[in-house]
Amino acid sequence: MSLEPGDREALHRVLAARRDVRTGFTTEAVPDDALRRVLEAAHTAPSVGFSQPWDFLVLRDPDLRDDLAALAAEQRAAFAASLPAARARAFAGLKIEAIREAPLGVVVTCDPTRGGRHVLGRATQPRMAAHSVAGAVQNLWLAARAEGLGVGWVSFFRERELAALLGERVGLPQHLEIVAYLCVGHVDRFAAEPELQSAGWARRRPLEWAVHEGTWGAHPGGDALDDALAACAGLSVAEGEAAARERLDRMTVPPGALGQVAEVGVRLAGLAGSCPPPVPEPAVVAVFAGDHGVHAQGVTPWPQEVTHQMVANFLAGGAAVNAFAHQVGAEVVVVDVGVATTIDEAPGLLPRKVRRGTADMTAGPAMTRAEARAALVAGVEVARDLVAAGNRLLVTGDMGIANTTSSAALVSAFTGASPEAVTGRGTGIDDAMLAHKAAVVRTALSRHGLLPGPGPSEGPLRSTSSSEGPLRSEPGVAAGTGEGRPSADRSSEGPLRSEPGAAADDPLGALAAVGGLEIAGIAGLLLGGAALRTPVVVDGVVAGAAALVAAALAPDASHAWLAGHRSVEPAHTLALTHLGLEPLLDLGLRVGEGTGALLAAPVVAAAARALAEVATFDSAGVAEKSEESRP
Ligand SMILES: O=C(O)c1ccc[n+]([C@@H]2O[C@H](COP(=O)([O-])O)[C@@H](O)[C@H]2O)c1
Ligand SMILES: Cc1cc2nc[nH]c2cc1C
Repeated sequence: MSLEPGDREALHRVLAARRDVRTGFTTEAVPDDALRRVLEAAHTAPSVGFSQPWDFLVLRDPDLRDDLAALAAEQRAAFAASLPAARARAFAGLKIEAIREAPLGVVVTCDPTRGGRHVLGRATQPRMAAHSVAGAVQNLWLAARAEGLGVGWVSFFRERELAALLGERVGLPQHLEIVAYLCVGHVDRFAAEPELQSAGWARRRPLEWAVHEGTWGAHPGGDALDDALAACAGLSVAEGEAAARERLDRMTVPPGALGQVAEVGVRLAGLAGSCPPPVPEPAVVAVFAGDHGVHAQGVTPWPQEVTHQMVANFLAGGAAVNAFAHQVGAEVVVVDVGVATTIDEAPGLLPRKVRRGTADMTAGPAMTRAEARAALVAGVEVARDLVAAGNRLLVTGDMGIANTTSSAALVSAFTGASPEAVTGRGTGIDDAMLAHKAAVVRTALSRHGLLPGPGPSEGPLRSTSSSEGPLRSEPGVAAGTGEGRPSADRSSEGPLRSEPGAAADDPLGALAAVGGLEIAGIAGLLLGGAALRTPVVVDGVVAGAAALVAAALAPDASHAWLAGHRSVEPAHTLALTHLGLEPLLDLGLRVGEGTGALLAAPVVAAAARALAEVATFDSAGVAEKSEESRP
């Protein structure tokens, strides 16, 4: 069969016009010949070993469809109950099935036993049978679109519950798997874009994110970090900020009375590129977790296993971060970038382990440059995925026993503050351990040529301008293999440099030398959020250290960041000052996990809402301050 000129364009038109339809079904009957063509299209799908494991059960009986809709409603309610507040509000407005409205239901089943033992390909990959049926569903969907018929695939069923009901009512054999329940019928219109996109529930990911050229993570135009850094360079916020300031001047509040909330609004409008900015909901806190080799130096009273145990607590919903997220209506995800032990899969866990904990930074670099980069990439990718999933506010969180030591070292290296000034009590340590911890920070910084001093050293500067450039990815070095060039190589190139902020010209080197995997992940999240013009609320000292790294890599990215709170760790204040970020809250917190930043999320949302909802003097008919009294 030869194809005609124009077939390619026609095919692509149908592909682009296909929609998952949940609304707008009409009562018009589906003609038999059209239904036959649609099912024929499904039946021509490719299948494993040519086993054609599908069957199509066409359901028209309204009573049966009523009962099916009731089953789906139960699942809808269960899902709604599982959602954080902002998501639940959005979900309440979504139509998720049209079982009653569409004139036809088509149940597409898979017979995993069809053809006996020797079905080619299925013997090794049993799931191929169901995958083949999914291909048939797609054919059906496209052919239906070409007929002007809408199709909605309903998955709000527990499969065995649906199978039992259909077994009882219409004799569905119980050895079959149910791959799809499809609502089929004429519709009054096909939406221009996916309904979930117009509803703001989720966004389409760019193709470039999904295509890997030769090596995993190598996308056309670079990896996720290259892409984020390019997007952050010259991030322009002037237009939106100016619009917000202009609006603030006219809002019915005394001039300046909104204080820092106004500044948050300006920042949100700057990022959005217009005023009012969208209300930054839903929010998600990404808790990056990693272990620290410097734990061996006795810098914290807690055993390292607490990192793993607290991750389990986050996933079970029992930690402070969960309570605060619940209160503010945010989702919690945990990103394992570097926990020393294996974490069992669980809903909400993003397994992105780069290595099992860092090495002791007093003995050598905490990790290789390649590993630090891999953790940054993981953070950027987490930001991308969370934004594509519909989140409009990212919140940083961290978990890692001993990570206040690593954070202190980074803050010293980036700000030039002394080890003694940056070292704090972390989870709560006595004076003796505090003095020891500062000495450990000093030793580590000194070892890596990052110790700030009174001024530039007399000797030749440490070479940082190697030909590979500070951020070049290292082809052939797979993430997590630990084969990258240790940053410590560089400190042996010449006398240690001891000027303030010695890390600034090689942020990746400093991150690798004295940082942490979760700190790198958070830095990636900060860059990824900025690249997508999505605000990120920065938590405590660990996030502050990550922000210093990220700002050194891409200074303009900081337009996207809001400091949620001021932690009691002294390094946090030093980091915020260096970054020019003003904390929204100051509650004496030193938990980490994202707790302080979460508490600030409602302030951030309120700032956007104020710009949208507070009337202007002219619109509300409120008299402005008299001219004479103006300064
Ligand atoms: O966020 C902060 O400012 C903060 C301040 C003190 C402690 N923490 C948390 O405590 C852990 C590290 O403390 P430490 O004493 O073991 O270095 C780690 O899991 C952090 O999330 C966090
Ligand atoms: C020790 C400890 C450290 C933490 N870091 C963040 N949350 C934490 C909770 C506990 C209990």
